[in-house]
Amino acid sequence: MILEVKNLIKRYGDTLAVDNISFSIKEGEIFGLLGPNGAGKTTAIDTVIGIRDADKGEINIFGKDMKKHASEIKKYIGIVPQDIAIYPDLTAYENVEFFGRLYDLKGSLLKARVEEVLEFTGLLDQKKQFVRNFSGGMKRRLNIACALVHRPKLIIMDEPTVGIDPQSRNHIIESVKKMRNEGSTIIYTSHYMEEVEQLCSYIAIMDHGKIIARGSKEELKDFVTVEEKTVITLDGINYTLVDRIKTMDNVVDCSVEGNVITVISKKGTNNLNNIIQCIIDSGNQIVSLISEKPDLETVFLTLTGRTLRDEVTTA
Ligand SMILES: Nc1ncnc2c1ncn2[C@@H]1O[C@H](COP(=O)(O)OP(=O)(O)OP(=O)(O)O)[C@@H](O)[C@H]1O
Repeated sequence: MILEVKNLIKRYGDTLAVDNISFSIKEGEIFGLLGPNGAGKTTAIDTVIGIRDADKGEINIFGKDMKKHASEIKKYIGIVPQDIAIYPDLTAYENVEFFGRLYDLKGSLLKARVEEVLEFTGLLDQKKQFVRNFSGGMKRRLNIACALVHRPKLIIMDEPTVGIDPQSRNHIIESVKKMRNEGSTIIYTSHYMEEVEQLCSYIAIMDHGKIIARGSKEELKDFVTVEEKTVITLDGINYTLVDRIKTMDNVVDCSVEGNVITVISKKGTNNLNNIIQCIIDSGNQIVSLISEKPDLETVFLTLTGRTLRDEVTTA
């Protein structure tokens, strides 16, 4: 294991931000910490890497006790903080160079590494530009470059795509995929379930300071009891058809709005063919059909009765 956390607790006054969590991360794993705003993800990460002191718990990184060997362990960790930590009055190159020097890189090795990470984050052409003129997305990418310059063994990315343009977001997602394919070990926190679903090999879902579920995305989807949602637009609604669908085997719910029927089927039943056959038999024409499998959003909803997104928009 690259990292092992046992019974971690962190309070801010009366707020129990991290409530007795345990988790471990294997080498080469992209470990996703998914949860709504305020779930405790940043506090968990900050406590693990020693930015904040834990109230209780054991943290071992690279097989060593973090409390006793913090400065040695930190040399091999790359942190991409949620709040961008770069210098606006330096150029992109100078920023990365600065962080490289903090890790004792010098001379031609430093120069090569700076160029390498600027290239990796798509900023090599802008290396001489002052960061104050950068877009939010470019600043986030530079933040990543600074965290990677010393080739860390463990990379921690805290909400690296918050508040940026789609192009930079895609760039970051593709960079993480590239790192994954090269065997990097990454902790990736996010409240965007699509990102976590796409990138992470193992996922822990946090809510109110606790890890409420964990596993691969396939394992997490086992929590969901409803499998398929099929949304069908017809040329006209025939209520006999609706009644027929409602009484079909494995149909959990069937609702109608205008000419659109939404059918929810039980998990693992692959009901799509039966639904289509029922519509054809009734003489209706299908105008369009969308069939969705459950995602991590559905898992969160099943576990908490709330959506990740609602939490985000009301935060
Ligand atoms: N410095 C602080 N002082 C007091 N309370 C804090 C502090 N930082 C966070 N909290 C509280 O601790 C809880 C967990 O917050 P945290 O930022 O760790 O969550 P998060 O999942 O990372 O959310 P976000 O994505 O919004 O950062 C929240 O209730 C938050 O209000």
